[in-house]
This record gives sequence, structure tokens and C-alpha cells, in this order.
Amino acid sequence: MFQRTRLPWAMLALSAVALPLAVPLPYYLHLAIIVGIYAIVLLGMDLLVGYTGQVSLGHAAFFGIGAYAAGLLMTRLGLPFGLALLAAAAIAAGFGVLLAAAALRVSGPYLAMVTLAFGTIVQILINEMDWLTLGPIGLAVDKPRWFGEKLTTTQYYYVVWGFVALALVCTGRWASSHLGRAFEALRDSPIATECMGIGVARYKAIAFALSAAMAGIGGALYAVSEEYISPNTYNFELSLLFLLGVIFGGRKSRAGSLLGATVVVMLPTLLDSMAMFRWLAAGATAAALYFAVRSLRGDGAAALRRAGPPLLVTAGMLVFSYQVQNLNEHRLSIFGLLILLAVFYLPDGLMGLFKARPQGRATTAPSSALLRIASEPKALGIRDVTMRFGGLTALDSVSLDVQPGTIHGLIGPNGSGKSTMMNVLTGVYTPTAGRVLLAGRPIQGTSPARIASQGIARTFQNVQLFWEMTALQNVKVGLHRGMRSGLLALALDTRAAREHEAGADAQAMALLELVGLAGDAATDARDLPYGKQRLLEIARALALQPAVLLLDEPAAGLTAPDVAALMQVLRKVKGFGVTMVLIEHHMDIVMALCDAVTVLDFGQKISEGQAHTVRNDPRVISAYLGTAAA
Ligand SMILES: Nc1ncnc2c1ncn2[C@@H]1O[C@H](COP(=O)(O)OP(=O)(O)OP(=O)(O)O)[C@@H](O)[C@H]1O
Repeated sequence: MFQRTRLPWAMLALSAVALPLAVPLPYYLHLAIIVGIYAIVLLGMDLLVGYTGQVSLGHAAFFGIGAYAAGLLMTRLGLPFGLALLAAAAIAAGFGVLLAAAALRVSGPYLAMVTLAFGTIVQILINEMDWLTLGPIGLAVDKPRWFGEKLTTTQYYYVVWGFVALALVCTGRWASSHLGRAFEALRDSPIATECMGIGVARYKAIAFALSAAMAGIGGALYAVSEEYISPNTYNFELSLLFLLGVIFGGRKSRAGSLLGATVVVMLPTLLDSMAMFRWLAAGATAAALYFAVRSLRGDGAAALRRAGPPLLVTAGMLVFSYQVQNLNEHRLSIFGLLILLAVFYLPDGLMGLFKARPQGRATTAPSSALLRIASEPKALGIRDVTMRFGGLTALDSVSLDVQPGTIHGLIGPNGSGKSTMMNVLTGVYTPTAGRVLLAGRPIQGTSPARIASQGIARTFQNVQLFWEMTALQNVKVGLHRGMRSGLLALALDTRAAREHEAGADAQAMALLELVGLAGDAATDARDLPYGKQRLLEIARALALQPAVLLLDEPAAGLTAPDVAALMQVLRKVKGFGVTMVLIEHHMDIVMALCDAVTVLDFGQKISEGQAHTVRNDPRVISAYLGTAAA
């Protein structure tokens, strides 16, 4: 029997198969082919934009690269269609990695600028390299042949929609695997992702490459569909249209990509007809008016402030539609406006209107009795570590030894260098001088991902969870290192891939049980109460099976019952033999849990020893209370 979620897909598949029989008109079949091709591009783009959170304003370039690569390979080298398509995907993926390398150091608007520049450069190059591309004249490409006969529009429709099905399956499986979790993790917190042993640069490059490859396939299919390629097609407007499709359809949704593709294919057609556009603007204005009136009855001014702008924009569009005779010259403004509206008012796109927000519920995933945490307790040595930021010395030749299997407190007044030490220990900062030794081996100067995989896990002073993922998925990100299935194995859903995933489920559940969050496994991290978010961070860090766990003010902002729960969890973790470094301002926690304590002040170690000895050290009292009080 079908699961409920499978039924719409089965109906869609049936409709896709039946369409050429029901509507055999070439015009509609051609439209459906273009929708399919755009859907493939958007599914790939969603991996980059929706999952990985990287904006791309240059995707038309990958589409163009795919189109020209396939076109040239078929016409100049006589390569068969299938091989040309594969090559187009590979070449586009190569450019994707190139763009990822350029985009690695930037984010937000700067990333948008880099991708925009990339798109523009590629279009200019295609235009200028007429020795290869024939420049503005364009390139004629034949439809592939099947037993000597050129494919008909109907046959080609099935080819394209076959690829759509493949893209749907692959992206669905990738997105729900450790790969998709890594993408989402780096979107929500790159630093926490690195500290989970996942190289952010690597996974950004993978996301760019996959996304580019799929745009390349789309481009190749498009070239053959149109039997003609010219540089003008692959312009900024097309990039904007792709982005609009992803955002409008709904990011992180395969159905959203299909819907988005349909909208963006229809949109230019709609803009060609004044009458249609006026109807659309009138409909949108009516909807905005309805929401504005409803919000008046709701919570008043605040709701109206929210409902007002879309009403103004849609009404403006309606008036505008009666002022102009030709919409084509205003296309870019209209696309831009639609993106703005979607970003502000449809954060989950059109699909968001249909999706019920999943409620937190207990999961039935099996928990494992075999909880694996620390492999073996290890000692942590810090030797003369100095960290300078310009003229400021945040750590001044600090040395300390953390004994295996103990909890070592690191305390000191605000600004004394505790968090800086945490960042040095996890590779977020490379110390200006000094060494960090894990079981006697130096680890300073390597990347946070490397250090994490060598066995140092951490939590953060300001909670850094992967907010759009469930508690269970958050912990599974910590298990990433053990999941070896590659792209192909995931796409084929091999037995090994399924077993890895099931194993990770069981291990993650056991960790959630350990911190008392088993009942919240299916709740999104952002919906958990603050105290539970802190515990979830600990469970996620433990998923690395760390030899050393660094806790940066885990009790900050917790209520008394939450503090009690936290202390119980830390005692249990100690029982597994994990070495811990605990930064904490709550002295009662430090007194109760720590085997040894080091005190920092202005970046220098001023005291060290057992908790009660340190507490009575005059230098410590003076650092905390000021010299006069001491
Ligand atoms: N990235 C940075 N760039 C410049 N200065 C920094 C940076 N990180 C920390 N500092 C400075 O280093 C000093 C130590 O800061 P740090 O955050 O390590 O202190 P802390 O003991 O953790 O304080 P708190 O208890 O308030 O968290 C402060 O003066 C801080 O302003």
C-alpha cells in the first residue's frame, strides 16, 4: 500500500505519462518539456539555495555551459546525445567547483555579486568566443535519433520527464541523507558544522557542483529541445527567473521546484498578455485586501503593518497594468518585485501554504542499548599558548594540563580569555604562539573539522544549533564522520546506505535519551525551549564520540531545574570516561563537578588547583571582586 506522501507523487507520475495522450498538441507538449527542464534546474538549485543557503544569481551560466557543451560535442565531435549530456553535466560541475572556490570567502550580498559576475562573464565569453560558439549567430543542434529516426516532440517529452523523475529521486535521497544534513548544517551555523568534523569548504563545493551539474543537464536538454542555442538565452533574466522559481515554489521542497518551474515558465507567457496580467494583478490585490481586512480583526496595528505592504504593492501593480501598453520592458522589475514579495510574505514559498508545520511528537525510532561515546579518555595539554588580536593579548603564555577522564574547570572574570581558549583548542583560532597537545600530539594550526575528527567536541557560549533541523537530525550531523555512502550509493538507496542511516538513527536516539530529550526527537531545534537546546548541543557534541568535550558556559541562562538536569547529564558523561573542560560562571556547578580548576584573568593564568583551594586564593578573589574588596 502507498504511504500517504507517496500518493501525490504516484498521481503526478501518472499524469506525466498520460499528458501526451490526453493533450497531444505540440505547443503544450513543448511547454511541458520546458517545465520539466526548468524543474531539473530548480531541483539542483534548491540543493544550493534552499539547503545550503547559498544565493546564486548566475545559474543561467551553468545552464548555458551545459547547452553549449552538449551542443558542441554533438555537432563538432559527433558524440551521441547520452554521452554529450554526461559531459555537459561534468563540465558544468567543474565550473560549479570553480565558482565555489571563488565564493568560499564571501556570503550574503557579496556572494550574490560573485555569482552575478560569474553569470555575466560566462555570457560575454559565449558571445565573444565565436571561433567555438559561433557567437551571436548561435548554433543549430539536431534532436537525437532513435533507430535512425529523429525523436518526435512526444518522444522527447518522455526523455525529459524521465530525467525529471531521476532528478526527483536523486535530490530527494541526497537531501534526506548525511549529505543533505551537512548542507543544512553549514547554512545554519558554519562554525558548528566545522566543529562537527564537516569541512564547510568541501560541502559548499559539493553543493555548487551538484547544482551546476543539474543546471548543465537542464541546459543540454534545452539545447536539444530547441534545436538551437544562442548566447542571449543565458542572461541575467534567466538567472533571476530560476531564483524566483526556487523561492516562489518553496525552498527545500521537491514539489516546490516543480511548482516553481511551472510558475516561471508560465510567467513570461502571462506577461505577454496584458489582459491576463490585469486579471492576475486584480486577483492578487483581492487576496491581499482579504488578508488586510482579516488582520484588522486580528491583533490590530502590528498585523496591519504586515498586511499593508503587499496590499500596496499588488494594488500598485493593478494600477500600473492599466498605465502601460507593453509589459515586456518591465519584466525584470516585475520578477524582482515578485522575489521581494515571496521572500517577505511566502518564506516557505507556495508549497508553504499547503504544508502543515510538523508538531513535535515522540518518535518511534529504535534506541540503542549500545551507546558509544568516548573511545578512550585522553589528556589535553596546553603549552605556553598566546593569542593576540592586533594589540590585544587575549591569552598570554597560558599552560595547563587536563587529566584524562576528569572535568577541568576554566573560570575567570568577563573578558579574561576563556572563550578565546575554547576557540584555540578547537582550531577556530590558530594561536599566535604555543602548542595544544591531544594525548601528547600537537593539534594546533589544523582546521576545526580536523581537530573535531581527532576527538575534540564542543558546545558554544551562544547556542549554535541547526535550527531548521529536528533534534534527531542535529545529533545525526555529529555522526556524519561514520557515514561513508557516496552520491551514487545514496541515489541508488543501497542496502549499506540504508543500514548506515538506521544505525545513525539508533545511535542518535540513544544520545537523546542520555540527555533526556528522547521525547523531543522530532521537534525542530528552533522550537525547543532554551534549556533543552543546551542539552541538545551536548548530545550533538557527544555524537562525535569525543575524547575531550569542551563546554562553553553550558548553564548560562538556565533555570534551577535545568541546571540540575544539566549537572546530572555531565555526571553521566563523565561516567563514560570523557575528558571535559568546563567554562562556567555558576560557581556552585564548578564546585560540585570539577576535579581541578584553572583561573584566567586578563589572559593570564592566576591560579590552579582543586576547586575549594582556588576559591580561597586571594588572587582569584581580587580578580573577581577587585583589589579593594580583596
Ligand atoms: N575575534 C576577536 N577579535 C578581537 N578581540 C577579541 C576576539 N575574540 C576575543 N577578543 C577579545 O579577547 C578578550 C578575551 O575575550 P573572551 O571572549 O575570550 O573572554 P571570556 O573570558 O570568554 O569572556 P566572557 O566570560 O565574557 O565570555 C576580550 O578582550 C575580547 O574582546
